[in-house]
Amino acid sequence: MGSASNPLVTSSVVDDSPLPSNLNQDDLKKLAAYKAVEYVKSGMVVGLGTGSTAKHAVARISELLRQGKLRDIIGIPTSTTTHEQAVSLGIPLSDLDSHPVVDLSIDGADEVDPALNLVKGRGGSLLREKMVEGASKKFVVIVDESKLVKHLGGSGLAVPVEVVPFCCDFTRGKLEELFREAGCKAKLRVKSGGETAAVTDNGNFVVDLYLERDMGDLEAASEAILRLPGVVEHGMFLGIATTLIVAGKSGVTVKDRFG
Ligand SMILES: O=C[C@H](O)[C@H](O)[C@H](O)COP(=O)(O)O
Repeated sequence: MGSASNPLVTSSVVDDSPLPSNLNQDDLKKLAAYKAVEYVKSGMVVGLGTGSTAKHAVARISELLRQGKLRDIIGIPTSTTTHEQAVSLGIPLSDLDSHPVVDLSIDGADEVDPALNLVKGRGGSLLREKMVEGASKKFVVIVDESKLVKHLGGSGLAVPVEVVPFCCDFTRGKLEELFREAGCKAKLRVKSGGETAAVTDNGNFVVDLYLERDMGDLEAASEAILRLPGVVEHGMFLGIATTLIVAGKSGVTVKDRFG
């Protein structure tokens, strides 16, 4: 069955029996994560995502390893936080230098559009995530239904851009200028409760782009951002996700992207 919104995406309802109404958002995240871990097979190199959804997948992989239902998994963490979680759970780890091809990655997202383009990085881990997930043969995105948007930036929350600390206000201004027609406000991310800049795992800062309107051609927007000196990477993941698992009150849905 083809998706009404995008011919490259097929949709299949895995389990459309209504879920208990008392499930909260974290329960839905866990459902999506557990479904994704069914794709993990013994012997795989697995990209381990970051965030409140991905952490359920990491925990589930460790549980299956302990039970002997999975063997010989090598995890590639996408952040220091996930590295610490995986170490604490005893998952063997490596990196892209030693394992440049990843069989499967599982990660959450902040926004997902109908073509399975994503916004990621509201937790600050976009660069390592894009490196690991871009090197993956299969990238399964796991979300609860609140993350689905008609167009990227459409949730009204930020599209993050990782920038070098040097003259970050200059880069912030250039980013705002780039998307002026989309009503962009670019803000340097600060630590919660503080006034100092939030620092990524790579020692960089993050500029959050808040857009009032659709930014238009995503590939063109991506290229324009990456052309700015001072920008390291942005949180739009275009054409990288191969599979989307969405958990909602009405069930769990899997979508695959072809092409
Ligand atoms: O930097 C953070 C990552 O991109 C997360 O995967 C993303 O923010 C989604 O996180 P959560 O599952 O906590 O909503």
